[in-house]
Amino acid sequence: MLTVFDHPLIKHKLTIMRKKETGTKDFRQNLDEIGGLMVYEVTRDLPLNEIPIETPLCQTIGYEMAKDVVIVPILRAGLGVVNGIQNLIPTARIAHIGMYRDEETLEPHPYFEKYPSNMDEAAVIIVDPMLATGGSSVAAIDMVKKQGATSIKLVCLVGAPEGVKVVEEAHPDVDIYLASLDDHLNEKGYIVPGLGDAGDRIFGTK
Ligand SMILES: O=P(O)(O)OC[C@H]1O[C@H](OP(=O)(O)OP(=O)(O)O)[C@H](O)[C@@H]1O
Ligand SMILES: O=c1cc[nH]c(=O)[nH]1
Ligand SMILES: [Mg+2]
Repeated sequence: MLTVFDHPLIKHKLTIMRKKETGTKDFRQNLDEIGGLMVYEVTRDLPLNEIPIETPLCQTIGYEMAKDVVIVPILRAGLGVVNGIQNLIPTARIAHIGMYRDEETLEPHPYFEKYPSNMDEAAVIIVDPMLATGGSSVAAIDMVKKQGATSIKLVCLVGAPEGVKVVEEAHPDVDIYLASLDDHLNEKGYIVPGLGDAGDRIFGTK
C-alpha cells in the first residue's frame, strides 16, 4: 500500500526543503518536523495491549504498545529522519544500515549494518528521505527481512514513480509512505523536481 501525505503543513515544509537556497540548518529542521508529522499516520495501526490501571478516581483499562518499534535509517541521509520520529517514540530502538548508491551504475552498495536483537518481533520502520530507483530501499528491506523482520514500513520524503513500482513489486507486503510522489527520474537517477542530494544537503558536504 502506498500512502502519499496530502497535508498543508507537510507541503509547506517540503517546499522549503526543495528550494535551492535553503541552507543546512533549515533543511534539517524541516526534515525533522516532517518526520514527526508523518509518524502519527505511519504508526496508526500499531497493535496495543490492554492493561488494567488505576487513575486517581477508579480502576480502568489503559493501553500500551504491544511491539517494540525499531527505526532503521539508511545512512547517511536516513539519519536526518530519525530525530523527528524518535521525539514521538522515545523508546524506539535504532538500527543502522549503511548504503551508498554508485553514481554510475545506480546500484546500492551496503557497507554497514547493526540491529537490535528483537527484529523478528518488532514493528520496523525503515527511513530514507529519497526513494529514487528503489534499489537502496529494496536492498534495505531484504536486509531487515534476513534479520527476521515481518512487520516493515518504508517511510521516505520524496519518491519517484519508477522507484515506488520497483519496491512494490519486490516487497508487496511493505507499506510505503511518502510526503510527495514526484514526477520522474532524470538521466542521472535524480528525482525531478526533487530536492537534490539529500545527504549532501543534510550534512553540508557539498
Ligand atoms: O532509490 P535509489 O536509486 O537507490 O536512491 C536513493 C538513495 O540515494 C541516496 O543515498 P546516497 O547513495 O546518496 O547516500 P548518502 O545518503 O550517503 O548521501 C538516498 O538517501 C537513498 O538512500
Ligand atoms: O534525487 C535524489 C536521488 C537519490 N538520492 C538523492 O539524494 N537525491
Ligand atoms: Mg547522497
